[in-house]
Amino acid sequence: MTTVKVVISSAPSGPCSPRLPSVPCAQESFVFDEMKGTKATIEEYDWLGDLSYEDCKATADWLLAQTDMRPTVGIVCGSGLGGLADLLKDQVAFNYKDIPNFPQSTVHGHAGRLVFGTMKGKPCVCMQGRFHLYEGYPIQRITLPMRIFKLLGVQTVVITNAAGGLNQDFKVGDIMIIKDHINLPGFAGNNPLVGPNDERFGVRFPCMSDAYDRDLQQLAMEVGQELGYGDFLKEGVYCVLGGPSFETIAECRMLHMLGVDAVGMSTVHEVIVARHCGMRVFALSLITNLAVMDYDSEEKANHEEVLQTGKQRAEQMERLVSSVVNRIEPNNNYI
Ligand SMILES: O=P(O)(O)O[C@@H]1C[C@H](O)[C@@H](CO)O1
Ligand code: HPA
Repeated sequence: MTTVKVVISSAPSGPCSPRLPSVPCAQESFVFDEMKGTKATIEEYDWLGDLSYEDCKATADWLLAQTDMRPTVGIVCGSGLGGLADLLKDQVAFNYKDIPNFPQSTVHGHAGRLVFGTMKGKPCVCMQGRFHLYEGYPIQRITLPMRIFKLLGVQTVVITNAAGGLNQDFKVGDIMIIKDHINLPGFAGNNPLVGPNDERFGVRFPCMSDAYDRDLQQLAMEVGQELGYGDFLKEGVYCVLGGPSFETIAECRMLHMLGVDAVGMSTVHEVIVARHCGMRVFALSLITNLAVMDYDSEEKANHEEVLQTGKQRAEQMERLVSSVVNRIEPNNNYI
């Protein structure tokens, strides 16, 4: 386990490090490992956001030593959707601050607990709170939990988020099954797999045309119809932006022209890392607000509305997720 503190020299100017986005520009940035008492230049710094395969394994082994639960499904709760974790029976929960190598949740609506338990009899592990680029962590660190999931034995990841609707047919409260994504930060090289590749996790150039499991999408559609969610269950393309500022009107119009149905600040990086290490992915966006596309509109996106919509649709989201989980089979089929 390593604890890393970034120390900046007093000299200003020089280029910002693309790998440590929270660090202001400085000439002689270096990274100090408090546990080892060593220091490295940014160039020498481990591209995994300081975490090697062995570090990830140590975290997974630490967790496995605290519980008999062996999860095959991993769940990520989006903003205001933390109630999903409360569905788990026979819970064993850890605060992120107590888990070696884990970042801390800093966003309202993200509790910061890793909860093990069963959902409809299936062993699950649930992130009650996720990490976002805008919190200032290196992109490799915000996606670390996906690698921990893999090393815990998870085969299928169910990811949820809150998102702004761009599709003109969408309403607040719609649930969108994600069929594809656009990794806009990735266009500028901000991808969680940037850096040396460790083949023990996955290949150098992972395919993303099958990122979202089609069988699970179909299953969710079927389950949604059975639950009577036909009127508000949609499917579409999710685009991630860095946040934390919400989009301008011009940005929303551009994304709409690009074929984006919903915009948010998460999920895509987790999906890339989960697929890299061979887990199946199913993802849902709750449309918590409609993107503002019109200069005459008085609407303003805000986090309170996001959390409020999450509360209003929590029950349906929880029923949809638990019904899908109930029908996931370990052999990558479903019943
Ligand atoms: O964690 P998610 O993607 O659900 O959270 C969204 C994006 C921002 O973190 C926040 C904005 O209200 O909600
Ligand atoms: N934009 C970006 N992220 C979001 C939004 C939005 O409108 N709503 C919830 N998360």
